Amino acid sequence: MDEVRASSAWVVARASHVFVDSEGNSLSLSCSLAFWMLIFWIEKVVDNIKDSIPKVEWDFEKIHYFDGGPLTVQYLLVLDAINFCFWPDKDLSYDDFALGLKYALQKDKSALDADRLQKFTGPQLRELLKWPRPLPLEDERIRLLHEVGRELENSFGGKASNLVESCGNSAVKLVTLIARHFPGFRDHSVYKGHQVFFYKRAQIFAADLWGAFKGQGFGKFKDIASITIFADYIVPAVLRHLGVLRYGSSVASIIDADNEIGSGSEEEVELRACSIYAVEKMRELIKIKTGNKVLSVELDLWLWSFGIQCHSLQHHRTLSVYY
Ligand SMILES: Nc1nc2c(c(CN[C@H]3C=C[C@H](O)[C@@H]3O)cn2[C@@H]2O[C@H](COP(=O)(O)O)[C@@H](O)[C@H]2O)c(=O)[nH]1
Repeated sequence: MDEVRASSAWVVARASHVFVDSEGNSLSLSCSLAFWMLIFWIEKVVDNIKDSIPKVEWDFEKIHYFDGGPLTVQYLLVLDAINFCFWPDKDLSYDDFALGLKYALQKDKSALDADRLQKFTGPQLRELLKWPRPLPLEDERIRLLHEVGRELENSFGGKASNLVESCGNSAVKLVTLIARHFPGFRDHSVYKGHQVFFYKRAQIFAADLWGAFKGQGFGKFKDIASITIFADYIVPAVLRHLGVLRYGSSVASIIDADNEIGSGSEEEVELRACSIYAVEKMRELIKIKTGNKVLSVELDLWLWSFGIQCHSLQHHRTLSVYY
């Protein structure tokens, strides 16, 4: 995850569309007014709730499958393999996928077996999710399900739990292994000739395990603090709302008009990289000012849960298989 942090900081230092500080002074290590105001606000919250930021429960929505065993691991890997780009259908959200896969498993424990994953078709996935029309990027979702099924079968005896067990309780190793085995999880971009890493779905899988299993068993990671936030389309909008991120006029007008931002464009990479950088800074400042060690995973869930409940927030729209 060092690569995610370092390459995000590299982008922030060269950004011209999205800024982490209120003056748009690119990478200013002395934090801006907006940033300190945010920290002040966080500190106020922290004071109010006995030295910790609001803890948002994993699965606060009560939508995920959980049985305490290996099938939950399979469920989360499959869910995170297709955890991207819901916005093109205004009625569709992440919840539909989490619930649809959960009901499928409750009905048939073998619904997400590796051999079944490899045979999925678009109409079957729709049927499983009880979704009445084609899904956004449906062909890509099917291709990625096939890829997960095939590689699980070839390298992990068909079981996502074997993959997790081979990581020696290291989230970093898990993300590395996932990126190595499943090309669909290799979430990166090239920005001004420089490779930038995000690994959003691979990291969220580690975080989901940690959250679902409450840091025990399949969710026990000695290095969960290494994970960054998951650069999606909700968290940047929340950071903008809080005043942590400021958008230049061209990005602001594209987003405010609900127009698309191209995948891999400078604007898109800056939105994601600045979000990661900003939250890492928040973590550092919380630690310096309060002594509290907050995980990016915790900050992410807090920001994300705020974002999905705040329907007026406008987020950026990029057709992507990564988030
Ligand atoms: N940063 C971040 N992004 C997240 C999640 C999650 C779900 N995490 C689950 C784990 C525990 C919780 O209880 C959650 O249920 C989804 N997303 C992203 O949001 C977008 C979907 O938005 P909408 O179209 O409104 O459904 C899409 O890019 C999706 O990839 C998260 O946690 N963090």
